[in-house]
Amino acid sequence: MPELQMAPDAAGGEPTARAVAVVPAAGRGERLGYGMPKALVPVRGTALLTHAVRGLLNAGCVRHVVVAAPPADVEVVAALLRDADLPADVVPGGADRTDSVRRAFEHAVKAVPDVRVVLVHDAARAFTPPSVIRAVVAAVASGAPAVIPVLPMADTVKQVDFDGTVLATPDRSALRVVQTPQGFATDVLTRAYAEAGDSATDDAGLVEKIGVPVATVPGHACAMKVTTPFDLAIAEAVLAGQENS
Ligand SMILES: Nc1ccn([C@@H]2O[C@H](COP(=O)(O)OP(=O)(O)OP(=O)(O)O)[C@@H](O)[C@H]2O)c(=O)n1
Ligand SMILES: C[C@](O)(CO)[C@H](O)COP(=O)(O)O
Repeated sequence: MPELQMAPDAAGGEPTARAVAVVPAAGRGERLGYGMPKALVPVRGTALLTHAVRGLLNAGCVRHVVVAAPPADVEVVAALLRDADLPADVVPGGADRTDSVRRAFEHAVKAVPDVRVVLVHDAARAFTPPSVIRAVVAAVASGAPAVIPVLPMADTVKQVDFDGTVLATPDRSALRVVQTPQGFATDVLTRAYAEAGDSATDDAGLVEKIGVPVATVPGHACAMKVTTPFDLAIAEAVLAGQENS
């Protein structure tokens, strides 16, 4: 299937290019403290990862999904997705998020050699609205080398030193909170992972290091990352609201 083949937009709007999605899901979820890998933690009875992969495939602009799973749980994760009728390749993740993305991305370019748009999407951001996923894919398909969804800062932010003493108050109007999916032209992400030579807390960080501009699109509150027990409670409530509406 040639990349950038057009698919009808699920909302009935403009056709959307179809991307390959890499889903880092190999984290331990230590801050959540649920006693199992975070990707397997249920939200209203369904694993976080299942919600995330379903959301990607239902967005209408993703043609293939590769999941990086906790190495000890590759079979469990593959069975979970199979049982949910969600087609995805599952590979063992790495020691940190960057390593997990690298492994899944390497698999993706072998599995879909003509891929031109790659999304990297945290399993932990399982409730990202389809409109955000489509906006990122559309921006990359239109020629942006790298695109990330962002939100403005709601709080004042301080820079502090090692003992917590305030050093400065950055101008928050120039700051953004960063979400996923992050979208990339395949050649750009390939070069970033080959040349940036480091870990980063997000994939756009590696692209910045090789000097490629990163564009932004509006993110969404529902694309929150489930990190703590409080976030899990919020996710349960948001999903309950969606199911009852
Ligand atoms: N070695 C790792 C670490 C993280 N991730 C993934 O990267 C995303 C963002 O990470 P985060 O939410 O911080 O998850 P954890 O690393 O599991 O969290 P914690 O630091 O609390 O253990 C998650 O979908 C997580 O599964 C990954 O694939 N491989
Ligand atoms: C990629 C990310 O979700 C963007 O906000 C985030 O950086 C991942 O967070 P982590 O806690 O560093 O894994």
